Amino acid sequence: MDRFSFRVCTPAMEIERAVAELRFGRPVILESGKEKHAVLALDCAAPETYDAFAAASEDRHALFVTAQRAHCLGISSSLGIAVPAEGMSFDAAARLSYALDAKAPGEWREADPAMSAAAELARMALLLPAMVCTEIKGIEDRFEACHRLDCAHLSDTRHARQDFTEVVRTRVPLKDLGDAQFAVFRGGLAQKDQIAIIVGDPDFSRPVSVRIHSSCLTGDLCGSLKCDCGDQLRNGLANLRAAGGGVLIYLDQEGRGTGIGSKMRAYGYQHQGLDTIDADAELGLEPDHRRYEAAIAILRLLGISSVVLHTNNPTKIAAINAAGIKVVGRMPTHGKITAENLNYLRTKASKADHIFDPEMLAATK
Ligand SMILES: Nc1nc2c(ncn2[C@@H]2O[C@H](COP(=O)(O)OP(=O)(O)OP(=O)(O)O)[C@@H](O)[C@H]2O)c(=O)[nH]1
Ligand SMILES: [Zn+2]
Repeated sequence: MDRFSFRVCTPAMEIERAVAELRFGRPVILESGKEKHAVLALDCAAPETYDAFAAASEDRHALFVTAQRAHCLGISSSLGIAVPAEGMSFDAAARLSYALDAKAPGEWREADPAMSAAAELARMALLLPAMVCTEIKGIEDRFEACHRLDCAHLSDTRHARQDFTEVVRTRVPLKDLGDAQFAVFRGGLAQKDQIAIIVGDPDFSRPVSVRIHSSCLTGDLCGSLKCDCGDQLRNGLANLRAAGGGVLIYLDQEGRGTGIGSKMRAYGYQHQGLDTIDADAELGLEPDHRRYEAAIAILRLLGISSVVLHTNNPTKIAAINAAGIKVVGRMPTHGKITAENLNYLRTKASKADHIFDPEMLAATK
């Protein structure tokens, strides 16, 4: 093989390039066999780009919204719906995609798989999954400069998602906890860095106390009272120390994997009375977009094969067990209940099956 050939571009690279294009507000061409669709993420598109896209499609473009958003509009669908967007302004498209007071469209059809693939790409880009789409047969030259992505790559991400390497491990002294080791792992689809904080000196050949924590900028960093994440992070580390040592994996998956922009939009709807899950649905999002391949890869790279998981979330337990890492026990991890986070906790218990101890359940009735 030519040592200096950089001709190979993996599916993960192709996906990440497409993700970057969407975030720059540019269309991407999704190819599936002979079918080719240009797709544009409304969340990042400037009104002028939307208008240019509509003109390039000769006003035959459609607006895709997910099944969750369609449900909020009173429409039941399995893959989401495509709404003919002839004559639809940018503002009208945005209203139909995200606004609380939007009315159901007069005309719509069940979406093609290519459109839900486009929404999947938007979610990877941490954008709201409302997409402007058009078939480009006969008008391909108008989208010549756009990045092309084979849809098959999107269903071929399993290997890339769990491909991580440890890049560095170093000592960090923590307030009230003493020294911890911060190990940085790089990889996954987006080649992002994920962190494992090793507290104390746990024996990895025995069941290890592990907390898998999802990033929450508002709670972890700023002490937001709207959730219990900050408390869970600090109590979680203290609990690991009390358990004789353990590992906290800090996953970069803000807003249950939806990103800080979507999370703040959802907060806006929560201020109008919606709970966390209904607010996300109005934005076209599922209740939880998190994935645990990174955590599983990190546990394996650390040589951990059985854990006591510090969590109240049954989905995390199921994900770790399904990957062949034994969950031999569970340790609850709570924060302080406040007037501001009470509804958030109630929703976790009633809609996401989070396990709370009886005392806490009584407090959240
Ligand atoms: N979409 C969305 N995400 C939120 C909201 N509030 C907090 N989050 C995110 O939720 C994640 C924490 O998830 P939780 O469901 O609170 O708890 P968990 O991690 O599943 O469960 P535990 O292991 O028991 O803590 C973090 O990524 C937060 O950024 C919200 O209102 N909307
Ligand atoms: Zn939080």
